[in-house]
Amino acid sequence: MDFAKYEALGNDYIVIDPSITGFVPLPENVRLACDRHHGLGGDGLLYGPLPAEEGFRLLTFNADGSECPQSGNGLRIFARYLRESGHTDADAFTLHSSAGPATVRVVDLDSGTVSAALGTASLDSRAVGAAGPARTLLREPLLAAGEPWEVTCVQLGGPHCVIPVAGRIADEALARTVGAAVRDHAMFLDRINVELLDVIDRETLRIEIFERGAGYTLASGSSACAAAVATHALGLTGSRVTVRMPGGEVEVGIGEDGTVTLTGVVRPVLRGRWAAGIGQRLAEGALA
Ligand SMILES: N[C@@H](CCC[C@H](N)C(=O)O)C(=O)O
Repeated sequence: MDFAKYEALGNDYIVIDPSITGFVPLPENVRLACDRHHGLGGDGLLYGPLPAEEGFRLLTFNADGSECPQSGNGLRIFARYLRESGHTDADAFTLHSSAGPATVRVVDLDSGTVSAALGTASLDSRAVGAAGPARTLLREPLLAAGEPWEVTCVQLGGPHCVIPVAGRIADEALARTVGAAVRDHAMFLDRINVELLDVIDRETLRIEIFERGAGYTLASGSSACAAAVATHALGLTGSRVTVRMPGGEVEVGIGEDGTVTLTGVVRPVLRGRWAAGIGQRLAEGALA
């Protein structure tokens, strides 16, 4: 086997396991693997397990080849892969990503329900990577795509910009237009993931997502968590919410210690081998 592919509500990831296959995780190789016409296709790529003092370590990449600190869906997908590939038989263990350690729990392998504790969130502009004076990014005015918005920004495994769109239809077209403008906005020094938000009630949110590094996606775990943190900070929701996304829904809980936990289903799609040519290309390239 050269690769495995999994999806979480349509947010799909390629899993490359260096213990069984050659692959040099260069940006151009990640882009080729994730290309939906010339490669396997995916919103991102998970590379691991890598050596760790305890638990397992992985690298997480977006489809454009950029490395991201942490993916909520990626962590849960990788946890299921590790169980199904025999790397572990534990129900709960630690995954180390660039954002730090996260405890994952295989709640029910048959249904594919896996949870991940993503750590604590910050609304501090310095944590989010927003230009300007240090401040809490709650209802921050932002002009993008020719319109004024009030955004709430969250750092949770990566930067997120949550935009309530009450009174408008938050659909794919709006997500692609506003998402691209906000993702690349000059205020955000390392780009940003964008969530258009509908608050259904105190226990239910709906979001449309435009990810940095992947564009429009059907689901995003960290985006769902960021939206839940933002609405909790705005006093619109409690500490447990259901987040509906085009690909399906997840549960998000915010603990008394601020730990944000994501729970939902992840599913295997396929395991396969690269054709000789592309396989050789992906295994080449000297890491800098
Ligand atoms: N889809 C992921 C988010 C991936 C990372 C994001 N694109 C970033 O660059 O921060 C998720 O499920 O969290």
